[in-house]
Amino acid sequence: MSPKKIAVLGAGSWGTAMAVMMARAGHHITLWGHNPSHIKQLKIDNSNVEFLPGTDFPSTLSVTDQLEETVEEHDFLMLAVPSHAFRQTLLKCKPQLKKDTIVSWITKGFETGTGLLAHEIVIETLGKDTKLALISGPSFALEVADNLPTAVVVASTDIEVATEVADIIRNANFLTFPTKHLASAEIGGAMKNILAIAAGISDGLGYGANARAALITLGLTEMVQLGHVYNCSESSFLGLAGVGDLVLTCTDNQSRNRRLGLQLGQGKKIDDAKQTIGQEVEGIHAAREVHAICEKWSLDMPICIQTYRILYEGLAPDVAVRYLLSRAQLAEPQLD
Ligand SMILES: NC(=O)C1=CN([C@@H]2O[C@H](COP(=O)(O)OP(=O)(O)OC[C@H]3O[C@@H](n4cnc5c(N)ncnc54)[C@H](O)[C@@H]3O)[C@@H](O)[C@H]2O)C=CC1
Ligand SMILES: O=C(CO)COP(=O)(O)O
Repeated sequence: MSPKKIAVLGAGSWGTAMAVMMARAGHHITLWGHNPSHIKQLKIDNSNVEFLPGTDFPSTLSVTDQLEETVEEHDFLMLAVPSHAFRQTLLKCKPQLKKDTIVSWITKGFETGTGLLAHEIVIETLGKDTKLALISGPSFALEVADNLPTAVVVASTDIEVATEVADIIRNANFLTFPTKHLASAEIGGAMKNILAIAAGISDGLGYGANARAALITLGLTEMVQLGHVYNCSESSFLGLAGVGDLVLTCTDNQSRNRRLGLQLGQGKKIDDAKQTIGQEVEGIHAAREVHAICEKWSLDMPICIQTYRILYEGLAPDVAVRYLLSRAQLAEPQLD
């Protein structure tokens, strides 16, 4: 694949790791961040010392805080901002956007307040003919920055766009699989954040590996259940962006969502736990949106709802777990 010019919009740990990975593969990457002092620091260090220690920026990577000219100069954008900044970033890009620009994103979450999926926001703000694609799957930023093997899906309702994006960003250590199951990949990436908080809570309370495996399995049935609202098939959750990312974040302490849950399970207050992590914890927002979707569609998703109640209603984690255990006596939830 010949080198491309790609703009990564969002200079947090994930946008920076993807930018470094693609620049190493020979692409010309511009990494935009909204915070001028952070961008200045990245330029001085030539790396992100705080969250990606030991990762130097290749010469094919430049950093900037100038959004307008970045969008103007690129026909391949990759949004890496948190979900709460997704729509406003698209709106800021819109005036400079060219007709055939690829709008891809690596954000995982529902829109705060509306519960919309990211592709719905792209279509609402930029129009239905936008060339759009999501990149998602089990992919911790630090491991990608460390050049460790990683496999993700590239999802678009237009499989030609998914294939084009997958071909551009694939390299020996970063495998990409095109798929047309866009909504499932978005739901999987957003839901696993809530379920990783739940798994962390269970581990923080001192419950063992058996309980964790049960939470992952029953959490998957909740993912599938939410998918029914969007007409997603059960099998579309059995890939990298669904069960793959769910297993990763529920089991490894690199996950910020899992780490938040661990601290809650150990009795820490939510604000203190958030402060210790110091980065985005998308599951906190996603829990609120999923709770609202469950109310709207009368869905019975006990793990997500109990997690919501711990996060927003002050429910004690052990009380939530006892409730889940009492429900589990009823019948094992099934995928169909
Ligand atoms: N870190 C990881 O391993 C992975 C993260 N993700 C997803 O990537 C997204 C970004 O997460 P991270 O980079 O990890 O978070 P982070 O906490 O490392 O960085 C977030 C960045 O967003 C910036 N930001 C905040 N508000 C903004 C705004 N209004 N406009 C532009 N930038 C803004 C912050 O300044 C910060 O640099 C999330 O949706 C996350 O779920 C997905 C896969 C892996
Ligand atoms: O999405 C991720 C890995 O695929 C990162 O998970 P956390 O946001 O929980 O750290």
